[in-house]
Amino acid sequence: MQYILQTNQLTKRIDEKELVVDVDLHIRKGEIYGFLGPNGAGKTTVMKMLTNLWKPTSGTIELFGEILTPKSYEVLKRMGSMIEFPTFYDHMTGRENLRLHGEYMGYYNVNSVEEALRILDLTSAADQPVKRYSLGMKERLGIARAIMCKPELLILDEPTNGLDPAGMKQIRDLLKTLCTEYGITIMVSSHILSEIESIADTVGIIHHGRMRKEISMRDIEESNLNYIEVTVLDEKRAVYVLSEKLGLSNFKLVEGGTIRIYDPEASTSQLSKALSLNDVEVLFIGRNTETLEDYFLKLTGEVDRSC
Ligand SMILES: Nc1ncnc2c1ncn2[C@@H]1O[C@H](COP(=O)(O)OP(=O)(O)OP(=O)(O)O)[C@@H](O)[C@H]1O
Repeated sequence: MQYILQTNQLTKRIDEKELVVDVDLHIRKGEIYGFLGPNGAGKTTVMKMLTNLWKPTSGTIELFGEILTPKSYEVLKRMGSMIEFPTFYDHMTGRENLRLHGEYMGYYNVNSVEEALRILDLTSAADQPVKRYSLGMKERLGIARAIMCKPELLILDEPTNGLDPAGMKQIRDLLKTLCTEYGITIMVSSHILSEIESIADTVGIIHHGRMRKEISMRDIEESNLNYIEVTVLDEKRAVYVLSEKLGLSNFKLVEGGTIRIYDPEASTSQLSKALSLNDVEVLFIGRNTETLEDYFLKLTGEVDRSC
């Protein structure tokens, strides 16, 4: 089994409205999968279907090698989730909330509650009523609740939403620990690029309900996103030299006489020499790499760097 979770043309319509259309996503065991998209893109809708809270209009979900149906109780036990902001009994303590949840779900034992509290760094606050918890503590309590069943896969919908930078970092560090030390595969959604960029192994970018791109961070770092940027006085002539004299096609005009060349074989010395020999004055030439931000922008036309 290559993927522990994958979807095939997953679609959700409510009345006439298309919330999510033909989404194919693929999550490998042991990775952190960042599910990235602007507000309203369809992240929560997909996650609700993955966790059986919503029934897809069409398409399939394969979880641990089995097609998910409303009766897939056994495979669903192997997954923990936190969809949207977690709610609790505010007058009860953190520990009591976890205990109650465990009892209700049928997997309560003292150790699982204490371990979840410890991992999420909530032991010292465990006897306080949840109404005294900060937003970040509530998010962490929500994750503690989701890992009590010792899941192999954890699905988290915007767990850093509304947190300050320190709270966000705490959650990011925690997700890395859950993945590397506890071997939990994690799917985490966010509309904030930097949240995903720093922890994910793979990103899926969704926009207007459609998956725009699924790509590993390694591929983003290593492959076709490296380019040579050249700024010239005579852009038209430069394009002529690149295409007609050098036979290049994989380049694009950016703005103000700047051209990006994506050919892995091209070198800055070869390009500047060829341009100069053909009377194109080069003002700047250098190598650069597109970041996930460039990528995200290109695919969605918007970017949120709010932290
Ligand atoms: N119950 C519903 N009925 C009709 N439309 C809905 C319903 N729930 C969500 N939507 C719409 O579906 C689209 C996708 O919403 P969704 O909550 O999945 O996006 P999201 O990417 O999670 O965004 P956000 O980060 O803002 O929660 C939005 O246009 C939203 O208004």
